[in-house]
Amino acid sequence: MNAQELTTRVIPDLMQVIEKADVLVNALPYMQAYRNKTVLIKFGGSAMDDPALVKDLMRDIAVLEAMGLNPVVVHGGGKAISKAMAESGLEAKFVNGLRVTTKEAIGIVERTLSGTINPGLVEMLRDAGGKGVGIPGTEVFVGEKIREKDAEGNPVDIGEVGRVIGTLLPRIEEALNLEITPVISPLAKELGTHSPLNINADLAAAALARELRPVKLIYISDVPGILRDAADPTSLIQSINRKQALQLIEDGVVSGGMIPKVKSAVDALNAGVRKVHFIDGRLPHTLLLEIFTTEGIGTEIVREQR
Ligand SMILES: Nc1ncnc2c1ncn2[C@@H]1O[C@H](COP(=O)(O)OP(=O)(O)O)[C@@H](O)[C@H]1O
Ligand SMILES: CC(=O)N[C@@H](CCC(=O)OP(=O)(O)O)C(=O)O
Repeated sequence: MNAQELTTRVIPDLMQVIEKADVLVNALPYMQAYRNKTVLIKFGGSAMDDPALVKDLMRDIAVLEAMGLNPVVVHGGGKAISKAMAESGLEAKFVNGLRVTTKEAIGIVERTLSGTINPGLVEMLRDAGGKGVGIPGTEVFVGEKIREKDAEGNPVDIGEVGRVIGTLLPRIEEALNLEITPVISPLAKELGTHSPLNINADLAAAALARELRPVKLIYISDVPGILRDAADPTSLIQSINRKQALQLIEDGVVSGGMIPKVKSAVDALNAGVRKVHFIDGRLPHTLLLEIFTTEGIGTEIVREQR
């Protein structure tokens, strides 16, 4: 009896077990390439609807840790903020994709992001056997207020909303040295006043990418990737370069919440990050498929195309 017959006749389930081992072997080149490397993950609020999927995603981050990668998470929570505001009788308003954040609203924003979502994600990571530490963005990012203009070019006051002008790395570096995954909320401390500012999470992730220079910056959202037609999930764009990505904004193909992501991606690539990916948080094991398979999934934006 040869080995094949032995496995199929004597121990029929063994073939399936062997296939599982193959999966690990196929992942070997990626484990070797990414060992001790930083992977920056931006986890969008739009992908946080299903608690079971969020839990799975945090478990996959625990897998990355166990394989020797250094994940860093910046999370969003736009949907949860809008809900919390509505519960307090406040209407959610956006100007150019940024939430108008009054003095009354910034408290809700901070409580939702740093007080609820952030510790919730850290707890799920720890429950999965991972090691996570929550770091409020106010301890990482220094910001200044953004002055926005309306469609006619008139200045509009969007309140306590900022852009990142400085990044403090010590708490993140300390966590990474201890092989603990930093989980960071998108807020900043305003230069001078030290008041909290609301930062779009895509922009916060890009600001951190400029400093950390991860091997990959991965945006997890609720779409398969960048689509040629936002209403058609089969129109996925697999790979584009920086110029093509910006052209998609010019052409109106990329709109709404995808605009800050694509702009941030290009910023991060300009700063030296090699690849930025857009993947679907609704897909089980989305992160592992992206990092450990040759095909990857979703859309990648690269500096130059091969
Ligand atoms: N070309 C495009 N491809 C994919 N999604 C797009 C595109 N243009 C606009 N979008 C929108 O961008 C949204 C993702 O942005 P957003 O809702 O801000 O997510 P997140 O909470 O993950 O930051 C998608 O749900 C989709 O409606
Ligand atoms: C200024 C601004 O718009 N801040 C965002 C911060 C959260 C965020 O960006 O969450 P997502 O990644 O889920 O969109 C907001 O208040 O919604």
